[in-house]
Amino acid sequence: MTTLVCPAPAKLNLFLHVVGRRADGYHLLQTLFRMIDYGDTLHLMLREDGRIVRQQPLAGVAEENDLCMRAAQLLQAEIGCMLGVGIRLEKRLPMGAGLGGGSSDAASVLLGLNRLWGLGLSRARLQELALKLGADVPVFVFGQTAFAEGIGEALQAVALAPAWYVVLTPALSVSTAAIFAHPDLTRDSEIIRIADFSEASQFAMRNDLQAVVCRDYPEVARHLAWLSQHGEARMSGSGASVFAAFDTAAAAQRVLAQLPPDMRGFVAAGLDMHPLYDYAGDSEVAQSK
Ligand SMILES: C[C@@](CO)(OP(=O)(O)O)[C@H](O)COP(=O)(O)OP(=O)(O)OC[C@H]1O[C@@H](n2ccc(N)nc2=O)[C@H](O)[C@@H]1O
Ligand SMILES: Nc1ncnc2c1ncn2[C@@H]1O[C@H](COP(=O)(O)OP(=O)(O)O)[C@@H](O)[C@H]1O
Repeated sequence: MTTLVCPAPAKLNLFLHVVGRRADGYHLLQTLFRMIDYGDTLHLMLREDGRIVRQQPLAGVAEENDLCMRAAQLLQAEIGCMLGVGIRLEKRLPMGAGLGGGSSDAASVLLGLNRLWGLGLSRARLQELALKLGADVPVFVFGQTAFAEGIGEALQAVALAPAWYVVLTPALSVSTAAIFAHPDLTRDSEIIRIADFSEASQFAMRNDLQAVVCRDYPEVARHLAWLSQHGEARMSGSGASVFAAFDTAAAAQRVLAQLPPDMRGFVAAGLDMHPLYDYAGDSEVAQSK
């Protein structure tokens, strides 16, 4: 049996500014995405019968809402592919944590099936399909550290120095939709240029969703306060996770070692490239030239 083992890395939003709102209610963002070497793992088993099968339930997520299933079904319908897949998900990322777990799972299914089903779809085409699954899905197909605009789909690659992150994951789930709908949310941050942060210095990094999440979820504020004693701590996405960056793995591990027993977290390195980057068609074209 042909099986592909596909990592699905988490992401951090190193900053996140809300700069406007579209007519359909979606918010216009400016955010810096960085993947980290910590995440879920998918096992994709080729099926000749055309069926898409979930190998195990996912707590609290009905099959029709499971982003892995939706990604496989979308791809199969778009391509008219006669092959199927059995999907087993090793879930390591907490859900509703602002780490993009579901989005990354969906992107890894698109990338993995592009390879397993021999589709040869380009990265651009896969990113279009990804956006139908969620605002956060395209960046994982893009596969590099990215400055994102629009609702998260207009992506520009950015080179960052190596960094290790202490990520704390409060034991609660934050609804992204509820935070974006919050009446007190700041929605008119000044629009910045990529040079403002790539040239560094004065640019103040912040997450515009952080204040309302901290107000509604004191546990997030408590985790931020603890991590702020050790570094510049910020929330990722719509929370609940918070993180701080360090120059070495050892420095990050020293902080994690001091974590109070009622908090949980991990250390992860920033990734420059998605582990499945080569599964999108354009990189194969590039290599064959
Ligand atoms: C906030 C971010 C930052 O990276 O991450 P998470 O906290 O989810 O990880 C993302 O923008 C989340 O992306 P994603 O989780 O894919 O969102 P979607 O499923 O597309 O949308 C969920 C809901 O959030 C709202 N939403 C989402 C994205 C956006 N730019 N504006 C919005 O207003 C919409 O109400 C939408 O119905
Ligand atoms: N494979 C999946 N993994 C995680 N969440 C999923 C998945 N499929 C659907 N979901 C739904 O998406 C929601 C958001 O999940 P997730 O991506 O983990 O959080 P966030 O958007 O905060 O980063 C979950 O609460 C869950 O209902």
